[in-house]
Amino acid sequence: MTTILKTSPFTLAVCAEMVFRALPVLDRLKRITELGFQAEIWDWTKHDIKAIAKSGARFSSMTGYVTGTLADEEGADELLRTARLTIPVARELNCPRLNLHGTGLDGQGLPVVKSEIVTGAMWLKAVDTLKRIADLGEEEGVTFVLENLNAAVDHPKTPFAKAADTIALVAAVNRPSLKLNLDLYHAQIGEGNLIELCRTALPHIGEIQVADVPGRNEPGTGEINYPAIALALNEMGYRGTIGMEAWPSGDDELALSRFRDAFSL
Ligand SMILES: O=C(O)C(=O)CO
Repeated sequence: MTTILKTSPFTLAVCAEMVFRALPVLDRLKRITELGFQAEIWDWTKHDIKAIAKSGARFSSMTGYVTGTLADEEGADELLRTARLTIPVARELNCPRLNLHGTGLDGQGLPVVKSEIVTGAMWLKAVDTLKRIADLGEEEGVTFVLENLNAAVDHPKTPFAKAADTIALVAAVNRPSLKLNLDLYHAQIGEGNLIELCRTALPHIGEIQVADVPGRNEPGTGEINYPAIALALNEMGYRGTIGMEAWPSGDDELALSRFRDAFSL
């Protein structure tokens, strides 16, 4: 009998805040690394950075500490301030991407600015703020990635939440130090039509994140046909990172192996 081994053309990463949660973070990172994945971490102030820098884990992105908002002056200053504080930490962890949201999120993941109406002035200010962020990224050699969210389930009343909004903002800035974090879980809830969305977003993608809908569990547990998306991304020539930002539906190792299977060809 011939066994055909499937491999992934993508770099696979796993959010270390959502898997192996019974373990201390250093043990989680060890297991994620042993299984061959890179890791995403959230707010770095909650971690012992010196210890995790020595853990042997390879990091894909960091999310959560860079807060502030895009569309007003005070929020933009806060965004730049928190980004500047995060850059040395990213360097220590050799982490290439810092995640941003279209509006700041508070500790509960809810938007700091709640607005269902995004005015023309807000768009212009957001582009201006993102240009300042792109300047900083260029000076410091890091890439900022702007993530789409969904305003229907997880982040109500979030301005610039849709993937279409984040694509428009990143395209308007048009700099290599500002890319998209295209989150397909959020996009499925907000917009759907995922393969076409990947095609439109392709020139701007810095990273893709995945989970299934409903439930935000691992690929293969819901309505999204991730193997079809993996094939389409491969055909489009995407070779970047796919990060699983999902809660395991049961056993953690099984969740990671389902994720790897979905993105292996
Ligand atoms: O807050 C969320 O829902 C995220 O996807 C963060 O990356």
